[in-house]
Amino acid sequence: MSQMMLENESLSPYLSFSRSEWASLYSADIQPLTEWEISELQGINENVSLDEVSSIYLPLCRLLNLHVTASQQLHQQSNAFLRKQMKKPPFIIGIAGSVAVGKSTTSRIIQALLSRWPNTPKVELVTTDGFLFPNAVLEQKGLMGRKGFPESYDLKGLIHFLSDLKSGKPVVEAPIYSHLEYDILADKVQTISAPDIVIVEGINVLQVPKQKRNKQTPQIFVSDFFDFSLYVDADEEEIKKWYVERFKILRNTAFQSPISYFHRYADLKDDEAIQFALNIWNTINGLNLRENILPTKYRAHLILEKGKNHSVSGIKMRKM
Ligand SMILES: Nc1ncnc2c1ncn2[C@@H]1O[C@H](COP(=O)(O)OP(=O)(O)O)[C@@H](O)[C@H]1O
Ligand SMILES: CC(C)(COP(=O)(O)O)[C@@H](O)C(=O)NCCC(=O)O
Repeated sequence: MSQMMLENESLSPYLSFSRSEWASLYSADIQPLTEWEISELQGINENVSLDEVSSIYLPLCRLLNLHVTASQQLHQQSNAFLRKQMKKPPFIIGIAGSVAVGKSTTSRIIQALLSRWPNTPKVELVTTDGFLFPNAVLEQKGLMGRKGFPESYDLKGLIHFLSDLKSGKPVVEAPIYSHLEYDILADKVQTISAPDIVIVEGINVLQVPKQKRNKQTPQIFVSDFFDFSLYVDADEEEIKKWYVERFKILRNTAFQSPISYFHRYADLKDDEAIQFALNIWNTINGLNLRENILPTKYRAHLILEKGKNHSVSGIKMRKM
């Protein structure tokens, strides 16, 4: 490593790892995947290679496990000092990034891997889609074309939910969003009881609301509840391709269902589907990425930098 690189790194708040440097952290103290785990991970997404899991996600989860273990030990020591028997609230991990960058796939891999450590068997996953306002409310507010933008979320509801979790409330409920119906499910909720870890995934998890003029009220941000946060990053041109690809897959699968909001687009020809998806990207998701999501990248503790085919090319970690 040159002197110049060393100096640059010492000035940056982040440590940078190339893919191979990160993969070399995978060592004997991380148990190898069992056959059962391999089949479970392939069930999450058949396109995720096992090399990607061992080189990137296993070392990442080992690092997360070190943080969880340290926070559990600190909790025990604080209890002893305060002469209290408080139950440890869950360790909360926030995962941010653009629509279609792979947040939900990343979260599900991390969920599966983290639950293999004996001190964190119960790992729950919540997506902030559940806190979008229902379509009826969005229509009333004229926000149907702004789904995913900050104003389309019930931020108070999300903060309330996180606050309940961190207060150690034993059972907490979150609303559920259906991508198929493109709406909040009116009669279903996700129930979470006594988790060790909760992963909160969504495009908005590192956002801070714009300060209202002349208002000095103290504000609580979603990220205040996170013990660790990740940002999944890639070039917009790549993400746009992944969005269009996913749209084409959904046209052949989910959109075929009569209950799908997009059922009317199930018979689009390839070039029509591409144009349609590109139009949604350009008018909604791409705009939202540039205006509201990308600016939150450097609030994360760790940035996963993806190159082609979702392969992680580098990692940045905030010095702690
Ligand atoms: N690590 C990965 N390897 C291969 N394909 C992936 C990976 N992560 C995501 N994908 C694919 O990229 C698309 C977007 O991923 P998804 O997790 O749904 O994104 P998000 O939750 O950010 O919208 C999906 O088609 C998914 O199958
Ligand atoms: C519900 C979402 C805002 C959230 O995205 P996600 O967290 O699933 O990446 C997004 O999937 C969405 O619906 N965007 C609006 C435009 C569109 O139909 O893609």
